[in-house]
Amino acid sequence: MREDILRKIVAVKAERLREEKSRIPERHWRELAEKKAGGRSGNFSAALRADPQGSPRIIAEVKRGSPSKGLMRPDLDVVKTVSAYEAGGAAALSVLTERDFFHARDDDFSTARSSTDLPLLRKDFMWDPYQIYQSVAWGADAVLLIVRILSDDQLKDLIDLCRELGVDALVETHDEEEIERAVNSGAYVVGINNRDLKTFEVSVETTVRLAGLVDKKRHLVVCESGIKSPDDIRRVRDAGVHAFLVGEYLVRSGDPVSALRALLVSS
Ligand SMILES: O=P(O)(O)OC[C@@H](O)[C@@H](O)c1c[nH]c2ccccc12
Repeated sequence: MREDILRKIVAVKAERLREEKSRIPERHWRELAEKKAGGRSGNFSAALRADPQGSPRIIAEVKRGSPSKGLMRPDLDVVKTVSAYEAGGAAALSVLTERDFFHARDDDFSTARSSTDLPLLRKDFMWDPYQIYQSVAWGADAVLLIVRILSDDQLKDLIDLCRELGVDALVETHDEEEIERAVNSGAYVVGINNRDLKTFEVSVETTVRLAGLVDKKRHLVVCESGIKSPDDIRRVRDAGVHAFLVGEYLVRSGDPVSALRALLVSS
């Protein structure tokens, strides 16, 4: 049995969080978040709602590396990447903020925020309201909530908090049971991660298989991970998903503007 990387990431993150909390109290972020609350309300989900005849909606990810691939782009320039994604036609952006396994730098999110007005997803491992307040204070339009690392009560409380603060939650699932838990906890935007965070195996068939379980009139569905070609998009589009989250393929391509455009004309 391979080691459960997710558990390891959460343990390291918990230590980081303890340290952060001792430096900056939750009150600091809460007050900032409450001032901003609602300012960017619904931007992210609105950007994912395509007209049925339109091109696919793509959330382009700023990703320096990952636990499975290591540091992919030590030279990644956030300002240039964001502007390429914008020029290529991304509907929204995702910025990884996890440092120890995904190699994010402390200022990646703020750099991205000051370089674009596109909706921004903060992509991290989150379970504590502290992290949600902080994300809103940073100017996030959406936060990632990974069902696998949350109890039902945590999930529900975090989704409610997001709603109160006017920030979208992308609620990430990987199997049937997690989809049910996401929907029952009040998720509106449901992500289906093609990558099994336990084993790193990736297959877009995961989305094809699971998207049918979500009522697309009541929820938005995002296909996440492992998209490497226009064919992948075509294959999954037929399953009725609203948007695609793409990282590695774009950051590794020498020309993210063209790579993104190629995905957008794929349907
Ligand atoms: O680089 P990819 O295979 O295109 O995947 C992007 C994104 O889906 C992936 O980074 C991701 C999906 N869910 C996550 C949760 C935590 C960290 C990262 C992720």
